[in-house]
Amino acid sequence: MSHSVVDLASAQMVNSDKTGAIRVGVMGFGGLGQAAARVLAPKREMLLVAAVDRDGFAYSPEGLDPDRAIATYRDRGSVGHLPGGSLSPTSILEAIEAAKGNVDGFFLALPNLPNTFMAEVVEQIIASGWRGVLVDALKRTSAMEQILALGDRLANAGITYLTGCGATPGLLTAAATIAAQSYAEVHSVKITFGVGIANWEAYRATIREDIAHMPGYDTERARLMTDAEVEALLDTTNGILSLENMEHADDLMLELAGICSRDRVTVGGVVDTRNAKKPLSTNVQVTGRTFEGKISTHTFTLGDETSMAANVCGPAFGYLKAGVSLQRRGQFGLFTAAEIMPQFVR
Ligand SMILES: NC(=O)c1ccc[n+]([C@@H]2O[C@H](COP(=O)([O-])OP(=O)(O)OC[C@H]3O[C@@H](n4cnc5c(N)ncnc54)[C@H](O)[C@@H]3O)[C@@H](O)[C@H]2O)c1
Repeated sequence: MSHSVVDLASAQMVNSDKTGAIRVGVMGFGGLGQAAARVLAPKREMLLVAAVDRDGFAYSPEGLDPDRAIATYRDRGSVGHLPGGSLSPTSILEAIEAAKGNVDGFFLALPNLPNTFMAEVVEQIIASGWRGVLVDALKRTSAMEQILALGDRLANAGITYLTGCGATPGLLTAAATIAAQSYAEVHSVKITFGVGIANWEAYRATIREDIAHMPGYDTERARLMTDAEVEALLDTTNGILSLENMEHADDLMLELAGICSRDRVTVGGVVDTRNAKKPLSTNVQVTGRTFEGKISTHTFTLGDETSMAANVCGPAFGYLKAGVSLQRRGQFGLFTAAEIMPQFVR
């Protein structure tokens, strides 16, 4: 039996000592980036050493204090004001330079507005010469297609990239992949999500990107909306966004994994921007035919108490850990969350 480098490293760790931990950075320090800092705080196997926002970045080899980073971002507008931080209009590029040899992997928690933004950032990272693991929580099929087109360049750059590693796509796509194993043929995958957040400003990009799926809207229109316009729109719906037939990369990921053609995958949901309680239980239903000719449906339902942040950041770091295992075995290039099993981060 072989042990991965990560397992050996963690076996040498003592409780609460993060020596040998995977050194992680978060790009984007909004709703998800801040939640990521809190998720990582009690982990022994991962240490948050870098955070990047629009106006600056912070790097600390000893690890960033989540409370201090969040308070600094809230009160002063950027983590660049932290000790070891730096303010810059090209924060991503500067953070990547500082990360060379110092950061093993980044969670990309950036807004994908415009719809080409993430792919442009990834191209910049490839050009920088940094090597390591990248994990995204991209949602749109057309956005993921741009990342897939970078696969060879990522491989040549020595980057291990895992795409679609949030909740959906991500956790639910992976669950659908496992559920499909009971069937000889998969007929449909139906993802329905419920999200409850107390106020939309905590997740500005998420909410703008959701609005972009509404009739009459697209990513460009949503990107250009002022906060007051978002607020006015939410006033007309009592804070609720009901979304159907969304362009979601779960379809592409399940097609690439050979599970079913993308037209058999549907994604929709309800987002309540004024109540932390989920308006409905997030679930994925996978219907298929068994080898005995029976038609059946497997359903995987998330607990209502789990927040969007828990269901995005948990998988993102589980996939980042899996990415580090791949990277240390010399496996570079692009993988989706439907083809790699996430590894639980202790
Ligand atoms: N797959 C999933 O299940 C899932 C679920 C929720 C959100 N998401 C995605 O996560 C992403 C982040 O969402 P959020 O609501 O946390 O965002 P947010 O608006 O709360 O935060 C965005 C952060 O990115 C930073 N940023 C913006 N432009 C930047 C730039 N040019 N350079 C550096 N930093 C920059 C901002 O300063 C901010 O800190 C969105 O794209 C959203 O769609 C995915």
